[in-house]
Amino acid sequence: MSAVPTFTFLGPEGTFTEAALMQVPGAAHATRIPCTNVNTALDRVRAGAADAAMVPIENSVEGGVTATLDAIATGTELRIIREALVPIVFVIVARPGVEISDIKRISTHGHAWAQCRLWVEANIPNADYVPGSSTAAAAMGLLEDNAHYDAAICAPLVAAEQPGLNVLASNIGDNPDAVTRFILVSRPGPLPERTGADKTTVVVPLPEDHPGALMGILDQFASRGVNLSRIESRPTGQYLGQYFFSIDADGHISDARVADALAGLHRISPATRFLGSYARADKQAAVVAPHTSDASFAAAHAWVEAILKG
Ligand SMILES: O=C(O)C(=O)Cc1ccccc1
Repeated sequence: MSAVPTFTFLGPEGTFTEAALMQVPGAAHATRIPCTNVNTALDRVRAGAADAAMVPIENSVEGGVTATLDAIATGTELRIIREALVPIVFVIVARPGVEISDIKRISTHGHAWAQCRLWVEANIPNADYVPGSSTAAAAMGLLEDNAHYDAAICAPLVAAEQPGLNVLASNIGDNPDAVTRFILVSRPGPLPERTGADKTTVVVPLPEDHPGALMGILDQFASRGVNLSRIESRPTGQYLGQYFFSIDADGHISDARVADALAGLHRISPATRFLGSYARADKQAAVVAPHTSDASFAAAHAWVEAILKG
């Protein structure tokens, strides 16, 4: 990465993604380029116009962010080099003078809308949803002369910094403990070092006409004592019934058990894509059974070598 790195992120300023980016050491002094969607943020990295992109990947209420899962699974290869967790708190804002009872149309990011369902149903049951490219974009759109919605759901910080916006209700998320996970994505390069509390992300296309392929994929992890923290299936978009799995596994590819599991995946599904090994944001070390430790793998390989040498 250059002396003053350039980061793209799902913007504009005030998104939860920007809050995630600000957790990266040096981000405050870096060049930060807001993008209106995840694909643009990633494509700028692919094109060499930015060093890395911060994008949302998963939240504790709604699950995977499909735009991100799909964008990193295809196209020129990228690597996840870091993750960040952001607690998510929502407010609903409107122009001064607008009351909750006046609201007919609400804009926000799709994941924010999905996380405020109960509050909206209880308080503005007939409101229509206007999709927004991000929570902050929806809030800022209210300040435009021809805004075609009456309220936006966004982060408290956006509202606090905009005198033209009134907070009508706070903490409107259905789950007070909601957390979103973001990833920092760069072009392939040296891997982040193993910390002992790491995560590895892979994309595994499900081989066709191969009965038990999913079982075979899962067995690569299970038989080597590698715990999974996320597994999602996504359609490849090519034809009905063709899927890939996006998987997060505990551990680093330099852990023997993880390397061995990935090699097994490659045998079952040669188009398996390695998306990175990086430190876990929660610093929780993996639990490693004695028979899946590096030492145990080394001893087993040495035993086979000795037999082959005769
Ligand atoms: O729109 C934003 O602010 C984002 O960063 C995307 C998002 C939306 C809702 C929850 C978490 C992230």
